[in-house]
Amino acid sequence: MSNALTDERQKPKSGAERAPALRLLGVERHYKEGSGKLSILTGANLAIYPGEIVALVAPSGAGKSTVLHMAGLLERPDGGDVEIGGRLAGSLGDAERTAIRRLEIGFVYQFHHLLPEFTALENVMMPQLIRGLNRKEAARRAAELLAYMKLEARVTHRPSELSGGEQQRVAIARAVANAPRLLLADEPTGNLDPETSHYVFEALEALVRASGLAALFVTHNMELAERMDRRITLQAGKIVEF
Ligand SMILES: Nc1ncnc2c1ncn2[C@@H]1O[C@H](COP(=O)(O)OP(=O)(O)OP(=O)(O)O)[C@@H](O)[C@H]1O
Repeated sequence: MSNALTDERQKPKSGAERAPALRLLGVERHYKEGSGKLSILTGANLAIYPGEIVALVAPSGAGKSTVLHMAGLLERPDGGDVEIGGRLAGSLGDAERTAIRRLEIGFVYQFHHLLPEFTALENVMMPQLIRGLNRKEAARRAAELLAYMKLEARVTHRPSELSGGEQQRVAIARAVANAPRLLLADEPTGNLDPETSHYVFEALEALVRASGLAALFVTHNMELAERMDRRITLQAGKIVEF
């Protein structure tokens, strides 16, 4: 297994040591709607363990992105709390939340959001440089991750010179560049044809298994969801397994 994947912090643990990477604890989220309120999450509970991929499948508007925003500490819940790696985020200040988001959580979206002026290698180096790693070390780790994604022949390509599936694999490599404990993916294969989407998922799955990451993966693709460890959905603002 590649060194790029063996960060002490994310090694899978067993037995009593195995603590959830992410917990949602009675999370509530309400939006204003006219003079009333629209309740999207009404006490959502969830635990995802290291090395586990969980599919979130629910109809449009059910609150999937809201769950990811809460889990990713992008917004604060109106009730309940979010725990990342054993720390409750509710009592933390914005700076501490930003640090957790940057170092412990990776995000992948439907559109890759790669920086167009930079090569695949530089895109994967970027989060590491922002973290303060030196260029040489960042380049070494970026090259390892891209090789893991079977993109060793594409490291000097810019995003416009890559296929959709290749762009998403670079985006995944970038999302895990800082060895996060949690990967949040919002329809990362939603834009790809079925074959490419399976190929991208395979790369992601291998990465999760090898690194002990925990992944929450929003998808509309039931066939893909069937390949994940667990499937969850939203019913009346609560998370249920199916
Ligand atoms: N900032 C906001 N203000 C008001 N309403 C919002 C806000 N953000 C989301 N909503 C509403 O909350 C509901 C859930 O939104 P969310 O984006 O989480 O759904 P989703 O399940 O991800 O949908 P989709 O599959 O269409 O992306 C929607 O009805 C949406 O209109």
